[in-house]
Amino acid sequence: MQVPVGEGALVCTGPAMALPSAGLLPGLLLVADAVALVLLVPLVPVLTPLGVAGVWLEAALRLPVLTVATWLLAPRRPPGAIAAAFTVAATPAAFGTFRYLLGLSGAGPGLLAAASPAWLGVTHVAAVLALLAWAPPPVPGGVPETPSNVPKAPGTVRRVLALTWEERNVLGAAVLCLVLAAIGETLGPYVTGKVLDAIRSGDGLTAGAVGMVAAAGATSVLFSGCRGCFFLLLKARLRQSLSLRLFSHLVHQDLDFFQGTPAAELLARFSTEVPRVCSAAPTGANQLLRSLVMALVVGAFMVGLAPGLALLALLEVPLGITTRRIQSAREQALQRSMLEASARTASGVQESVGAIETIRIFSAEEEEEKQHSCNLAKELKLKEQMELEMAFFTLVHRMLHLTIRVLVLFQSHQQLRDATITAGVLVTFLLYQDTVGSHVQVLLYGFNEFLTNAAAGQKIWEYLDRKPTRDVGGTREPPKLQGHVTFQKVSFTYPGNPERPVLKDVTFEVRSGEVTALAGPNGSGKSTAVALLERLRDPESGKVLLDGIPLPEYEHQYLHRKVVLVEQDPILFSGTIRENILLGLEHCKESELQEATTAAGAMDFIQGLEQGWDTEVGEYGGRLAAGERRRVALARALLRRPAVLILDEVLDDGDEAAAQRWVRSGLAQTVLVVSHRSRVLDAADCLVVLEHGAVVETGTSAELRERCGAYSRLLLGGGSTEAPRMGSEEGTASGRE
Ligand SMILES: Nc1ncnc2c1ncn2[C@@H]1O[C@H](COP(=O)(O)OP(=O)(O)OP(=O)(O)O)[C@@H](O)[C@H]1O
Repeated sequence: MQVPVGEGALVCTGPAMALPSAGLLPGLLLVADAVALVLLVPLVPVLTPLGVAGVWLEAALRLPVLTVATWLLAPRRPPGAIAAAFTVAATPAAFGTFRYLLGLSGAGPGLLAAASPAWLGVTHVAAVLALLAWAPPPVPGGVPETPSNVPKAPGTVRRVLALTWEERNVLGAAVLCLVLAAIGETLGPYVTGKVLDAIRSGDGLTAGAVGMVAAAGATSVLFSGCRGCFFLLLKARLRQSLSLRLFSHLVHQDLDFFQGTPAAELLARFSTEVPRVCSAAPTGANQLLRSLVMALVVGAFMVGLAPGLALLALLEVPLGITTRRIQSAREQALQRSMLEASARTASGVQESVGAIETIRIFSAEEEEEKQHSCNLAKELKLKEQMELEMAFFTLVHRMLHLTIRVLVLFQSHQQLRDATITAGVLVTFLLYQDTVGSHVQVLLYGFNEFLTNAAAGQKIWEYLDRKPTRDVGGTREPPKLQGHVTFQKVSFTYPGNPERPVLKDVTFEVRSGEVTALAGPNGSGKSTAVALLERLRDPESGKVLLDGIPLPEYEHQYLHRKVVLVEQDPILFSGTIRENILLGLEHCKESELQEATTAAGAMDFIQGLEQGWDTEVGEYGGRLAAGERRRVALARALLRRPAVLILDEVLDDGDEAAAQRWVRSGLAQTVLVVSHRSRVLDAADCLVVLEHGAVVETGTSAELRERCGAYSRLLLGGGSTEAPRMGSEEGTASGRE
């Protein structure tokens, strides 16, 4: 069940079911821990002399008891139960170790089993706080949830890494260059120092020494450049591969997917999200690897110089990771909201531009402006929130750094007084602390950026996980087809409106060598029947047969070559008229092209154009009139000599004899005409009349007129409870003839 939260956001109530068990967990762990500690009391004399090892041994002994306790919550055990048990067990041991390494005395227990019961409470509160900080907090305003019919995409990071791994050759080359450049960079100061030492010892500036400095510099410069090149190449290749994969996957989706997903939203996935996802791993690897190596090496030096101080200074790392993790979770959620909001804005703009004529006609400019400004305001609000949170977390990080620095200075002051370190060691240590600090910052920022970029791909993976429901595995490709179509008890309901069946037990035939017309009032299901015959959709029950064979058994491309649909407002591709008619049949004979074009009635207007066959039709054929576009589309269809030609509101008055001519001349074997024009309907060999998604009459025009039933009512434009038919006057006139 889903309940709406805010605008457009849906939150599943499912996870709420986990809340009682999540709430029980802390109490259960507390009781289990108390029991474990009572059991451990006899071991206190054995564990105490072991010091830190004893503390960890105690933790190891408590852990199984805590873990077993979490099983009591099965089958509704919360996902983080084991992590919680581990955190509770390890907290006092980690604290004890830290205290020991810093040489602090007095505060806190050694063994928890030997301490006062209050320490048990402190331990559990600390563990709960740590777990709460680690859990990703919710985003105010809500991230739009993925609709329930779209599969969720788990493991965005794993999938980004898997995608990157496919380009492992380029990645390997980039990483190799990165390592070589880092070696060159590290060796530079080292060999410079050696040269200085050589000069000071009186050996002078030898060619070998200069050569070493130059070689280190050249290695660094050369491989830094190559590293950049390879990472850029990696990004470009990933982008190409992911775009192609996404596109190939999308074009095979069901029509309902496209009807439910605005084009601009899909465009945003390609233009914004694909580049972000593809830059995640290359940029991450480029930044992170170098900083990781440097942080580890310098960190090791710090530990070698002053272990106690190093431990205190390096405390910044886990604390930084924790705050960064919280920041990252919020940033990712906000980022997703931001991407959704941008896609919505883009979709709104596209819709407005596409429907500009309608907007003008209804003078709806102001409403559109308001809607756009509302979308922009939502985006701006999210952006402001992102910036505010960024500023807040930057402040937290700086405060953390400052606090640790003050603690280190305080502690070093003690150690200086105790003479455990010298002033020189302290200076070196502080310099190292700055270096390691900057690399840790790069690591944290870089990792955060990597996660955010990887998370931007969530929708992409969701689309890639989406499987089309249509079966396109047919293999039949008979050399010849009669073009005999049978609808056998076909029922169909649109998934978007499951309450309302559009076709109900529809049975009729379209015989080979004939022109059959599908008639009926608006909304009676004619175009839906055509969509089933064209296999744009599949029936819910019943079968559509072509020459006695169910459509899914035909090979997908073969079927679409043999069953060709021309719609009332066909879409042409950018290019010339010739290219549009040929479309994939570039090697056909000129005579065939001329014949199809003449038969479609397109020859006259093409010859009248200044550029003739080479006239550019513009985007979607927008430079041609609607009637001209139809004729070009008709010529394109006839050139293919289809077994079944479907004409959905294509024939004008005066064209009614054309379909018969095409059948007789063999340009099409069977023609199915959908029309509201009485002259076109009357010219058909056979008529099938639909009403409310059911076949109510079949026969010739003369038979149906004589029957004075649904067909006659249709021609008169009355008698139907459905929407009135357009052009009824014309039908009436014709009926009177
Ligand atoms: N994608 C869709 N999702 C949900 N319902 C749809 C969809 N397309 C069409 N319908 C509904 O199916 C019914 C039949 O539509 P269809 O387009 O097949 O009728 P038609 O007879 O071709 O109408 P017209 O003569 O106006 O073209 C209509 O009530 C329509 O609202």
